[in-house]
Amino acid sequence: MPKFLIKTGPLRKKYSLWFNILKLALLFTCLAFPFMAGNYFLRFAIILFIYIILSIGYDISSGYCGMLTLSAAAIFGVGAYASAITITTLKMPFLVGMLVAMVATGLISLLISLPAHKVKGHYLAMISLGILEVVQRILNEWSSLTQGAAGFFLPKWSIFGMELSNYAKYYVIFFFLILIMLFEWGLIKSHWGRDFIAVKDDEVAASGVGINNRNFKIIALLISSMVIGVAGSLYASYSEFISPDTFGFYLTIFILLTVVIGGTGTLSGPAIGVTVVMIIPEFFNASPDLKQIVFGGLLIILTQVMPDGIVGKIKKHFGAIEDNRHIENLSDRMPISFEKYKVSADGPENILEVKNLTRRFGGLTAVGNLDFEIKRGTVHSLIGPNGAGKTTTVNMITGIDKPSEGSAIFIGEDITGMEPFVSVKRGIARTYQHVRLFKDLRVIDNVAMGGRIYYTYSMAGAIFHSRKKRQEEKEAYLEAYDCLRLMGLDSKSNFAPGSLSAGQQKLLEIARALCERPKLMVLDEPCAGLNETEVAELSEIIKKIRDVGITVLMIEHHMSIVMGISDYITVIDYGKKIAEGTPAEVSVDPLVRKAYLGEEVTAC
Ligand SMILES: Nc1ncnc2c1ncn2[C@@H]1O[C@H](COP(=O)(O)OP(=O)(O)OP(=O)(O)O)[C@@H](O)[C@H]1O
Repeated sequence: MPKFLIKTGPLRKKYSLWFNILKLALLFTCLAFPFMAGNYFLRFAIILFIYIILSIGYDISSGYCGMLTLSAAAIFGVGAYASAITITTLKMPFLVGMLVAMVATGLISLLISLPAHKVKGHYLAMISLGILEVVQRILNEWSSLTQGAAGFFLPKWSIFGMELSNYAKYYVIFFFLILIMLFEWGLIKSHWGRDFIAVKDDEVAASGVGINNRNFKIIALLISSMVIGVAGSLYASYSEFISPDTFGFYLTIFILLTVVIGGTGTLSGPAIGVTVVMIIPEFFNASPDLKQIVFGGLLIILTQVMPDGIVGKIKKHFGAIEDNRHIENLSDRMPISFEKYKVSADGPENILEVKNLTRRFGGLTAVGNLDFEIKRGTVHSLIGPNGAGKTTTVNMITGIDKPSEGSAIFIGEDITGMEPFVSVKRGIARTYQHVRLFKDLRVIDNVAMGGRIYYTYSMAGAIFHSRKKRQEEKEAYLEAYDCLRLMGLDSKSNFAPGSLSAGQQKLLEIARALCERPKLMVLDEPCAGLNETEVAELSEIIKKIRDVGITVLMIEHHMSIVMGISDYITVIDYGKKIAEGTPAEVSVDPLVRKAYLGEEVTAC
């Protein structure tokens, strides 16, 4: 079963209608809530809103961008204290306090992101845990600034000189919650959101479509921390008293649970997660021991039954309803041909020149002093036995690996050591020996990622849904849809890539590469895992790509396709070039026959 279901036209409208009614009902309930609830529940709702903001912030870096950190409570604390000190000690207004909180938490995020691009997974978690500990120490020990363990008292919360009633506090915090939700929605429903998910899913592929992973991790952590800073500032002003023990390990685990239970990397996950994690224990207030047991038990069951969280589970049934609007009712779209991706024939005869390329891994020379040229508009195959150094060679050309010596010149420019996210902008696209798709993005999103280098709208444009954003998003999705049509995959647009067959996944990678509008397309074993019919289809597609002027550099073991469609072949063995020429020339070369068939080379 596909992870995402196709919901087209009327069905989407029907679901959207119900979802909109639900959202409106929720909005009115929240607006009317203070008039229906007593003081206890009002306070409960206010804390719930603050924690939702906190959880949204945390989810941006951990859920969407995949950086598991355990310092959210510390960042929340820094936001709260920065705001409290600005308001109380410096006698500044609340909004200035919030601004200072955002700056302070932003700075902390930079501290975390310094190692974040080098370390991942549990190493990053450990580093962030260290930051949690350091912040705890500072809050406790720097008494002259934070009042230490005794806690910090704030004056009554006022905005523009007006002291806020409990009702007013509720509405102010609710206002900020809506603001943060709209901000998150705008960000996530843009290429920025998809970029974060791509970085989480596969950094190599993300770099291959033009994403600078390091910068995106820094940006994600910065945004995440600043949102948490807003929550911290609201918490301090609302509580009128803060102390270090609030911002400890327990709160970090609480936040982690809210996103896991709600659904990591989802828009409504944090809100649902916080609500569940806060409400369930309320039913057991009379019996604290039972409360802990039931709560713990429910957590175990929920994470087992719904590994993707509550929203993840719901999404499986409803699909990504609103994302279909650009590709609905496109069956009458004009027929498309590869001509759309035609590359100008202007420029030097050789699109790529590889000179003395060498890669050593310790004592092993995987590629040694390799020279070859690729003529513009040809299919050039790089073949050789297993372990000959083919992938290492294309990794050096596309920037995934850096050569020990030698250079690669692409259309007259030295691209040696150029990172993939830069070389893709020069016109080099590639596919991978083992497919690298973004598993948490739909098929069409994966292809649209190929065209991300052409987006020009800013982050502000994304958040405010500028006209430019809407226009570019629409064009990008139509473009992605066309690429899928060329691969015969348009009916799979709304599926999860993991639900496609091996052959379809290979084609999906090619569709993504085509969407980059490349001048050179590097295909690493495109036929691996394909049956004969699929190989024949793929060979037709590659010929069409070549016929519109896109140069193809192909690594392939499947000799029928190599001999059938290559214009030129370079053969390597043990990292050295042993032969080159047309398929006819190479197939009779004694060194090639020896490398492939073990035939002896007879001396002339
Ligand atoms: N990161 C690495 N560290 C150490 N050795 C490596 C590394 N990458 C590749 N090698 C070695 O370099 C040699 C060439 O590997 P490479 O993957 O380029 O070969 P290949 O021709 O693509 O093989 P195949 O057709 O099996 O994919 C192999 O001996 C491999 O073990």
